[in-house]
Amino acid sequence: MKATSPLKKAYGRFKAIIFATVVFSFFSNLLMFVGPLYMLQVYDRVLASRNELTLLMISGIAVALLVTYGFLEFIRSKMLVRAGLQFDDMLANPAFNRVVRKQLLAPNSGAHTTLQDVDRVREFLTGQGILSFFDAPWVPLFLALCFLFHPWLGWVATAGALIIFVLALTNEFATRGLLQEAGTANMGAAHFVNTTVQNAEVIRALGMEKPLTDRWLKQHDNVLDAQARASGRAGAIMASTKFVRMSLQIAILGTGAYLAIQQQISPGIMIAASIVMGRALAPVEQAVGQWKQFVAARQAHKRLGEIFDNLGDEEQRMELPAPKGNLVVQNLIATAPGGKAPILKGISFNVNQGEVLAVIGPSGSGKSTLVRHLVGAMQPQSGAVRLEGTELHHWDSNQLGRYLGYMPQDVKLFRGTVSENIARFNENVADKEIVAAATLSGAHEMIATLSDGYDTDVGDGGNGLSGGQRQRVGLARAVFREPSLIVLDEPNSNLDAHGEQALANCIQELKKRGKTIVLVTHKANLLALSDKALMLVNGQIEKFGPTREIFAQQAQQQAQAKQAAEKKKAEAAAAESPAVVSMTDKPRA
Ligand SMILES: Nc1ncnc2c1ncn2[C@@H]1O[C@H](COP(=O)(O)OP(=O)(O)OP(=O)(O)O)[C@@H](O)[C@H]1O
Repeated sequence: MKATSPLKKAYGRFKAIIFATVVFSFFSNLLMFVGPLYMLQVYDRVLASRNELTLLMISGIAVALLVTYGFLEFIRSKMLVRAGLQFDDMLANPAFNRVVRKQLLAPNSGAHTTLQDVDRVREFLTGQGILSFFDAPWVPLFLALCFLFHPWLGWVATAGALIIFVLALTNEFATRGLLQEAGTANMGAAHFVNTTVQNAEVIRALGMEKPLTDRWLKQHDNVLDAQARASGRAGAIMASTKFVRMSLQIAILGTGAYLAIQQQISPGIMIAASIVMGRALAPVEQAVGQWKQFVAARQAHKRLGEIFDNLGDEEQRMELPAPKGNLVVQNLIATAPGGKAPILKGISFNVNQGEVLAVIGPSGSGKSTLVRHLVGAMQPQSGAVRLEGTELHHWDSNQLGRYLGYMPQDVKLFRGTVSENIARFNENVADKEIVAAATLSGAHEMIATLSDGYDTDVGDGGNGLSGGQRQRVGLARAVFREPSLIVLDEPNSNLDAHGEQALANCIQELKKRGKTIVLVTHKANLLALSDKALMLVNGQIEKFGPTREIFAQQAQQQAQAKQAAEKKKAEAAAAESPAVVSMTDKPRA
């Protein structure tokens, strides 16, 4: 049986509150009759009899009922606010989880907008928009009252409600497509800006502002164009609605006055009918006014439905015993997210606990793709990556994270302090654990030189630190609580000699402590620390085995190749020399 998605559960919880709100709406709508009824009594009873006591009494009753009305309205909106908080509470966690997973599966799809979609739906469900929809079912009641006053008044009010409703529908059909187009274009443009400004340095240094602005403006113009067309149509319809609304007031008062002249109704009924019709039209008008928000919320709801349907809840996994660090990769085939051509084409190897594996190979051969699979950041298209015999995606991802250390090629830190980053933002971490990780990675002294030491704010993405400093904090984060498997992708690319030495010491120390290490590197001093080496070429294993053997083999092959080249050169020279001799020996004519 398919599990109910968190979105459906959240809507389900909302249903009970909606039901309660509908009940409240019933009473508060009933109390809306107070105004017209009071008016009726004043006109027809008090003014006719000139009885001040009656006026006082009915005024007292009206005020009491209006206080009740205000109270009910207050409770109704409070309930919706509470429902909104609950809705958010139920969805915030799962939505964040979907953002991370969608980002891994489709990095360019603007996954972060999912959280905005949750806000959009919540705001609609708990705002004025939904209230006007709750009030809509009471429209017939107000119309019925108009009919009770006089059938003609009933017909005028009904015709008015219908015209306004038809205008709302026209608005919907005229603007739906355009608003959708504008919404999609807006998301694309916002995503473009977000990703582009992150490279502000390059934009300024390479003078790319103009071409990039032009590109953004094109997308922005599409948004404005669609919005302007939608607003143009909606504006015309809104203007018609206002005209109809005012004309209806005249129509109902005019009809009432005529009926009063004919003595079919009292002047009190004429005024009361005008108020009642106003009440009947209000929710319809409000719904028209809320249409844009409704459409936006509906689109957000659709997108949320898709993401929650496509990415179900992650299965609750059993807590497994801590892995020792034995890694097995079996026939791993991998493609880029959304891509078809394989980047890794059937990779198999194993690394045992306490071993250091060096991954080498030319640029673009698939080294980073391989190590991303080793830490579960990418899922194999086929084949398996097993830690302690269990496939990575069978581990609970939070549990697995505790046993993995990973340092990507381009280290990004998270906004927070150095110590928070090292502690992976876990709370209740003892200071000594953070210092231990920094000491193990050799970053402790470097951190002490920062303006606020461990409390230094690293800035967005760690931009407040230099590339080398970022890399060293990244290494401390990777070795925090000494995971069983540590994967380092070009860990020395930004390091100075001191940093490189610290890295080499760290690797040696981790190895001593029985940790498994996979590192992508070409540096001879790090290669010398490895037990095994794996050479990737074009997504396939060219060589795999003990590092010494691989390099001995390589040295032998290079020596053979050199010998062969020298031999070829000598042969070529020998072949050329008789010709030279024969030319020089050629007798002059
Ligand atoms: N997200 C992606 N979308 C499409 N192709 C990708 C993606 N990531 C990697 N590739 C492709 O996969 C291949 C391997 O990339 P990868 O980054 O794994 O190589 P690498 O060996 O680590 O290179 P380098 O040494 O330059 O870091 C490259 O051809 C690259 O273009």
